[in-house]
Amino acid sequence: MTSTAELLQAEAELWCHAFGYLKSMALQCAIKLGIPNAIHRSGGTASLPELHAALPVAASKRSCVSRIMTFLAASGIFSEESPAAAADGEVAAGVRYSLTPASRLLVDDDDSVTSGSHHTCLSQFMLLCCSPINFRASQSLDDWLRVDELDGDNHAAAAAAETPFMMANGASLYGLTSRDAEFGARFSEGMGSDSRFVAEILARGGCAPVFAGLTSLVDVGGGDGTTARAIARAYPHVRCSVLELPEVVVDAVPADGGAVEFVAGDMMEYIPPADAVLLKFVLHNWSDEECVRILKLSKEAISTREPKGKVFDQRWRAGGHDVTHPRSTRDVLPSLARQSRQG
Ligand SMILES: C[S@@+](CC[C@H](N)C(=O)[O-])C[C@H]1O[C@@H](n2cnc3c(N)ncnc32)[C@H](O)[C@@H]1O
Repeated sequence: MTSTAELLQAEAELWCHAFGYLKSMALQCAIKLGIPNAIHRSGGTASLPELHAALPVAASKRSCVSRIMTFLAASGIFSEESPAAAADGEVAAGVRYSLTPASRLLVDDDDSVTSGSHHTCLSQFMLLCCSPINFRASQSLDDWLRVDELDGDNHAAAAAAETPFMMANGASLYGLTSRDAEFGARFSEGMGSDSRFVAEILARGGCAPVFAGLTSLVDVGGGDGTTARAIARAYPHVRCSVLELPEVVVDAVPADGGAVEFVAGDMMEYIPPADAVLLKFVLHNWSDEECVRILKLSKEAISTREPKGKVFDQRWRAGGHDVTHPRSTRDVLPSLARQSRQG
């Protein structure tokens, strides 16, 4: 018979899963209320009264702030210190909340630039990840699995529900970005902040071996060119171009006198030749067959440049690595970081 301890442990695990979404929601709440900025402005650590004074929280709900802060501290977003021992069930009078390495990435105050502690703020990207369109899509998973696309009578419904995202939101991700200007702007801003962050990491010396020997690179689905521009700046010997959908290229204004070339096209049809192909945040949007097609075209793009041609693929999918032997930038960066620390 299953022991009582095992049953209670199993129940606790279910609770953790059932309420797991609250971590995302608390993070979203912290960003929207501006808690990381408020703590930063208090010198990196803030008391509850300081937070009450700084945050746009109704006076009648101030007592709830400590609960959210305790939850966020338990999740590693902030740290919590209670110098004075608290009576049972009460929050210690002297409790202070500090930024952690994670929440420092959510600060977007300009003065962090002058203080030298500046990093790209990832708040917009995190808000995009936590947005209702993504939650709606994940809540459609079971319904989506029930719709049979081979069912002839149900063809229209199946087409409208090609992915859980389409079923929940009535359009594909890129359909939504072009149909809904406000969402399109939020999407660009969110992706741009992630690209600026990755650009900072790429510009660090430890990444130089990745770009050694390359003379050209095409960033496939490279958005507004933030990553390609950062690579061009940090590694001027690499000529960078961006392959993007025509509607994205129209809006991509070269802010740097054209250090990066934009190519309007469809990555499912053609990828321009280059020494290296960068696929950042691209393959996870597509089916296995489509990924194989993109990787085959990537291989063709670098084929004239062998043996130095490289495909950098930032993705989390399993399998598919047999086509071009791509290496994930997420794999490459930590190993480079290790190398640079060691020597
Ligand atoms: C998730 S975003 C990633 C953007 C950028 N690589 C980044 O990491 O910020 C995927 C990009 O692929 C582009 N895209 C989608 N379909 C495409 C296609 N068929 N050909 C070229 N680009 C495409 C989108 O416009 C979008 O900018």
